Parts: sequence; C-alpha cells; structure tokens
Amino acid sequence: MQLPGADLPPGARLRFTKGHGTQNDFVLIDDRAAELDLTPELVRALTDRRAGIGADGVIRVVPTAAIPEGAAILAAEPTATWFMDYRNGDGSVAEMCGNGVRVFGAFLERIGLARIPVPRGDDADDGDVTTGLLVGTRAGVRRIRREPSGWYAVDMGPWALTGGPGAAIDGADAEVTVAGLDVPRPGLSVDVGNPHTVLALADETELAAADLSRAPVVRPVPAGGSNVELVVPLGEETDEAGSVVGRLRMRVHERGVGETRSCGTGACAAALAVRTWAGAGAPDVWLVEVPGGTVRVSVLDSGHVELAGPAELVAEGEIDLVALLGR
Ligand SMILES: N[C@@H](CCC[C@H](N)C(=O)O)C(=O)O
Repeated sequence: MQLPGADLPPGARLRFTKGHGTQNDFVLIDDRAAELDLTPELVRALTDRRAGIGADGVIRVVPTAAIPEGAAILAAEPTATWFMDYRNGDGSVAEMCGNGVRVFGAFLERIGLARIPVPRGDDADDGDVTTGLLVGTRAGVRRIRREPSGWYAVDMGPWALTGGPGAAIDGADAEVTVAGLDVPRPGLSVDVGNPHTVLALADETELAAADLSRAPVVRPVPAGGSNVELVVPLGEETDEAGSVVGRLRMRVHERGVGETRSCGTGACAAALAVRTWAGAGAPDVWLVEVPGGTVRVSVLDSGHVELAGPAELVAEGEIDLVALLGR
C-alpha cells in the first residue's frame, strides 16, 4: 500500500476507527501488514478537526517485529506482538500515551488481534484473566488488563522525578509561566515514559483562569519539550473498601497538541507529584478529575505506576486520501 506517497492513485482510501479515553481522542489505523507510510503530513490532515476526522493523535497498530525498536522489545517480551505507534496531532512522535494505550487495547480486541477478558470480579479463579495483554510502545512493554467494571488498567512501567532526589526534597526543579496566571510557578518534572512538568495551583478559580490556548513556558527548557499539568489537590477520602484515596483536579497542555480534555500519562505525573508534595503517609491511589472524566492512578510496590480508566470506540469508516491531502 505505502500510502500516502507522491502518486496517490485516484480513489485511494484509508480505513479508520475513532476512539477516546476520557475524551482524549484518537484516529486508529489497523496497519497489521506494516504497509502504511504514516507521514507527519498525513497525521496532521487526519487529526484536523475541520478538514479531517479530528483527534488529539493518531494510533497505528503495527507488528512489533516490523519496527526498528521491535527486536529489543521482542527479546524482552516475545508475546508483545503488537506495537502502538503513537503520533501527536502536530505529526510528532511521542514515546507513550496513557489514554491511548487503553484505547489501543480496545481496538486490538475490536479487530480480532487480541482478547483481554473482563474478570468476573468475585472470588472465583479467573485463570489467566489477570495476566493481561503485553503490547510494545516506544517507552517499553506495557501490560493491559481489564477490571470487572469494564475499565482498562495499564501497568505504565517505572516512573522517575527527572530532577532526582533534590527535586523530591525541594518539590520543584523548574519554573513555569502560564498565560492568565499572575506569576511564574514552581514545577516538578516527572518522567512516566514521556516528559511532564506539574505545577500546583491554589484553587479551582486559578485553574479556570489559566489560558492554555498558549503553551506554558518551562525553564530550564526541557530538551525534548514537556507536557504541562496544572493541578489542584482536593484532599483524601475513604473508598468502599475502606482504603484512603487521594483526589485531584487537573488541566493539561500536551506537547505536540495543545490543551486536551485528558492525558493519561499526565494524570500519572500529576498524582505522583501531588503524592511527593504530600510526603510520607500520602495515599498510593489517586482519582484524577480531568475535563473529560476521571481516571485512577495507583503507585505500585514494584516501583511502577498503574493507570485505569475507560476506553471507547465510537466510529469507523473510510477517508478519501486524495481529498484529504489535496492531491
Ligand atoms: N494524551 C496522552 C499523551 C500523548 C503524548 C504527549 N502529548 C507527548 O508528547 O508526550 C496520554 O494520555 O498520555
């Protein structure tokens, strides 16, 4: 296929599915034959909300064996057969997408490439149901499992404060200027496979005042750019199982996109930052409210972080590539 080359045949069409996780939305493409030339131009055209399908990013399903990073991934996890090739709406490549990887799992199921059974949720032996599905990403292998509620829970791997132990003590390693806010704020850099800078605001009035139509300015400037999360901690509560759970509200400006209605890796970074600021005894489980819904972030004993939330597939169709690309 090798679309879209310079010489698109008349009538060339591309099948797509549209999906979202808490309204962080994606165009999904089944490229199981590894034939598609997913150029930045094509990504920008597909994600255009007026002249294309419209989305925050594009997710391509491709065999792990077919991509340059594939040999190393398969050497570590031979069953990670499918790779999530994630692109931001501006055409740039990103290492990881937390909402996207849940939707990727739902899409693999929809196109018959994987099965991730929903456990019954009682004490019965669910067999290998809890084992989940391993998938390849540029940030490493990720494990996706289902929860009795139908939510997808993903082991997002190891996390780190980019500024090291000093940042954990100071609670900050960056300064962030956000349009609409009076003064620059201290920010904490968190790596969850992709880069984030998290800053705490005083209250929801400040959160609403932030103008994220312009990219916040982070100093020192991160080499590869950064996603920026604005958070308001909302305190702690006890869930139905009697565990203490933290809650926070977040808005995000995504690298390569702009303000989005949710960001899964951003929610992880936000929970990890607020937990760091709260100090010893802070909850390991956080509910993160974003404009598009709520996700759950759990800090695991393994040193990994887990993200859980919904994944929805809402449409499918074909797009005329000649019309889309104006060839
Ligand atoms: N929305 C995603 C993150 C997508 C990548 C990000 N914009 C980046 O460039 O790192 C998520 O849900 O994590």
